[in-house]
Amino acid sequence: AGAYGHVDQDDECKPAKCGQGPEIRFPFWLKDHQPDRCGYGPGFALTCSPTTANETLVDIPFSVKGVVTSIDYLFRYITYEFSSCFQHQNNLSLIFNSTSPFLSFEYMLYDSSDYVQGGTLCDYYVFSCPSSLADSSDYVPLPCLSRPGHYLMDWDYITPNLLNCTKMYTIPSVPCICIWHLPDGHTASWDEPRGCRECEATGKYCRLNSTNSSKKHETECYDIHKPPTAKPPTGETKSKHGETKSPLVTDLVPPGIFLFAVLVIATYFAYRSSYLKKEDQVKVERFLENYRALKPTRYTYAEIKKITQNFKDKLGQGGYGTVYKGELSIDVPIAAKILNNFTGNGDDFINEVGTIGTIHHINVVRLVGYCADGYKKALVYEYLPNDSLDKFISSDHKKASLGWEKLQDIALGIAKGIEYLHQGNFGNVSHKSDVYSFGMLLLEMVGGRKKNIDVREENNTEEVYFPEWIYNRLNREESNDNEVEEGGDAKIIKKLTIVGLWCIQWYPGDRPSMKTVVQMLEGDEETLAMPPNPFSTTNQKTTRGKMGERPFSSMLEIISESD
Ligand SMILES: Nc1ncnc2c1ncn2[C@@H]1O[C@H](COP(=O)(O)OP(=O)(O)OP(=O)(O)O)[C@@H](O)[C@H]1O
Repeated sequence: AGAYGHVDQDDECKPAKCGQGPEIRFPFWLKDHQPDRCGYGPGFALTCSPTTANETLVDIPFSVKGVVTSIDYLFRYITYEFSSCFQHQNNLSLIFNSTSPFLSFEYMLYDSSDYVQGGTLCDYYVFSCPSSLADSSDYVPLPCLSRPGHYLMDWDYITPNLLNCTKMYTIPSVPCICIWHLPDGHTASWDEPRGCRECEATGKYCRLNSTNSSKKHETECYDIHKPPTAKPPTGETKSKHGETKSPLVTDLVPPGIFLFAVLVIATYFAYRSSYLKKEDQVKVERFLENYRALKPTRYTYAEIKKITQNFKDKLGQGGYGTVYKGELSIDVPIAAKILNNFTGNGDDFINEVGTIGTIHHINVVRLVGYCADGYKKALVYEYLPNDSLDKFISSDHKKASLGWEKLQDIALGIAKGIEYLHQGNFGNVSHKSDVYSFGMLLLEMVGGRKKNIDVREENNTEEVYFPEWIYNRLNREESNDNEVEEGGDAKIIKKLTIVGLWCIQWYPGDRPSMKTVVQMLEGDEETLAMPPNPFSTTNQKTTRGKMGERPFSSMLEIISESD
């Protein structure tokens, strides 16, 4: 009672609070005010501060108390601050011994999932560092735990700067997500016991199954408005002789019993309709949760680890970082790009979050979130399931499986996406370099990843630069590729090649705008003029003179030199 709210028999595990603190519900429980079946064992026990009952406290071994600042039931982590210092400063490994409540969460995680196969054990290191490092966001000092200059690091915090530090201790094989240190407190995560997610998804609560002592770690769903043992009426009653009677046979039933039966039936239908309403509500809540997840959200690094299941599923490697698959919730898969620590000064990150984060375009991947947690940065994108175009371009077999019509559609989609970005002038967009890159992409689509082509048999030259070779070939009005089929495909290939060659013109001013590129790709290949030699730095004026200021069909716009 008091600060914790009324607790009666049926509502014994009802969510509780200490003052304005975070909601306390399964797997956490309020020790001294709730039976232990309300939580998932002693490791999850919380208490309200004894004097004011305003603070939510968690027991940390060897510390006096941790003050809980938040509990995130969706991403399943708890953050807390220390109210006083650890007592055993010289034996750090004791933090991780088996009596730790947080480690007991993690044992559960390890029992019930395959994370352990994913190799999620980390070594933690404690370093003594020069005090000049103290201000660096790269290092997370251990509050209360260390003497000045002692830092706790996990394996991926090790940076060249640490060469100035002396290693004090190694705490081996700690589950990576077991304890996570953030500048503003400590975070521990847990994995829910099996079955609890389903309870919450249907608007119910979760608790330990107290009726089966052999399965004491099993959970059950319950509804605080309805004791789990109550059964809906069947619509029929039995007389003491055993024959079945309809409740409508009122003349044979005493009026009190009839009234009671009517009440039970009415209650049942009222309950059923409120239950169905609740289910609808849960559906709406889930939709809103997913919808919220589709707006760029800031995540902590611990959340990114959780979302990607500790970086279990690598999708690929790019110039700026490594990309992992993850899930925001059951229905929302994402791709998280963990940015390299040492590339860039932050401008690219700001540009990406500030621009792509506000963009909704069918041809531009959506940014659903980002992480800037100290120097750890990540970008969270919607997951694109159809594999990278790169893989299709580099394999003739895969390319053939797509077909040239599809490749043309893809090229047009990309061009429209870039054109959209150019028109809105989102952030720092380098128009002419983008056009050049797009042109190279088109030529790669035509010729595969090969930059050079072996043309020994043709003219005794060992290798020539592919774009140059294809330009010369096109210029001689030859067919552009031996493997190319006649007909529609040949036309598409010729179109992609001509547009590509226009885009890679030596002088940026000679390159078309993306708007023009889109028009060219949408138009007929026969209306396209042959581009000047992209590799000549001397033909700029002559070409322009020869072709006038309209390099393409008369329908297309003029590109000004200053563009
Ligand atoms: N949203 C996504 N959905 C699915 N897979 C993705 C997604 N984003 C990236 N990937 C995968 O990760 C790989 C690396 O992507 P990333 O964007 O980092 O590199 P990139 O395309 O080479 O470009 P850059 O490093 O220049 O930005 C891609 O090739 C792709 O396989």
